[in-house]
Amino acid sequence: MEAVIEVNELVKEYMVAKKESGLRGALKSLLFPEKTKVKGVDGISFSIAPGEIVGYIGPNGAGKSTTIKMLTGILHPTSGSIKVCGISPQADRKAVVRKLGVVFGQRTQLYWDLRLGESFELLRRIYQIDKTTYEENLAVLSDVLKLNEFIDTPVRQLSLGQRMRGDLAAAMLHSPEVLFLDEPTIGLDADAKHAIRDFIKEMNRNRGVTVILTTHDLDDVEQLCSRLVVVNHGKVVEDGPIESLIHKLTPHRLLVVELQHPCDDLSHPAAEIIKRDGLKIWYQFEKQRMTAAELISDLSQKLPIQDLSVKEPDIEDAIREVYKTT
Ligand SMILES: Nc1ncnc2c1ncn2[C@@H]1O[C@H](COP(=O)(O)OP(=O)(O)OP(=O)(O)O)[C@@H](O)[C@H]1O
Repeated sequence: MEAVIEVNELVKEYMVAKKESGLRGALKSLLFPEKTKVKGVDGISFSIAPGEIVGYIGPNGAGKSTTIKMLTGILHPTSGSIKVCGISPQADRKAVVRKLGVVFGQRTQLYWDLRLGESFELLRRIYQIDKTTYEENLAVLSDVLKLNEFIDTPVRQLSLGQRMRGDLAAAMLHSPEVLFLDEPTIGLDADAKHAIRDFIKEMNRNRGVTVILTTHDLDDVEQLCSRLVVVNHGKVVEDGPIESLIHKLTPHRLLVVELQHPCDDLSHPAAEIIKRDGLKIWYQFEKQRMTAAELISDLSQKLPIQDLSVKEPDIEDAIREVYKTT
């Protein structure tokens, strides 16, 4: 199947002012500014198939926004190539914009002084969406996102959750094939997050929309994404299905044991005690080396066990590992 998004050896260099320390240095930088190159994105390649929901994640400053800005044609790459639905955003930004819906959680594309419905109407004219498509889409979006409750409210009076629902609808009015979502649930309460995630799933399932999601919210990742592309220092450091990344990145499991009374010798040759809290002990062991059943059997022969539980590594553990090692 042909990729919806194809990124090859993408590089983006920024020129930044070199800062020197001390008063003399500050004065020198002011009078004779020197510039230096910083690579925001440093040779990124990936390919996304139609209908995928991909989490594009990484720590602060990893290069996520820079990538998204190049994919949407806002920024020009220093080198490398991008194809979105077969079109280069650099060569024909207008054509690419018609294929894309973009939502930046921290900003809005709605108009503060207009009512939500008027904002949509204005966007219809700007994007030249034909009236039938617009009306059909608005009816579906209003239904799924429950916009009718606040469609006549001025945008500046909307709650953050309502504003985000409005922004998602705005991004979908022109029936885009691809949706870029940058922190779509940031600052929202649990109910609003739930509504946004349901909407994303629905658009993906029923309309086949391909979604690229940038987020620091690992619940978003877990509930929405089947695949993760992890970036750090401008490079892709992991790319694959979530389950296999967890498996690959977290070779450990945890056994939490609660004792009936204190004991002197808690050790086990193949498990490390990583935490103790009163009668509770956390043993970390390698999945490859032994099973939880073997460890439990060994420990129960020498310790008076009251209770126990096994903790499987989750996406949070996997992400922590990858950020730690790159
Ligand atoms: N306009 C700019 N001028 C100079 N450097 C920039 C500019 N924009 C980004 N950078 C640098 O490029 C790198 C990547 O930044 P980018 O904003 O893409 O990261 P990010 O992964 O989106 O981070 P965050 O999660 O904090 O939004 C950082 O080192 C950043 O300081």
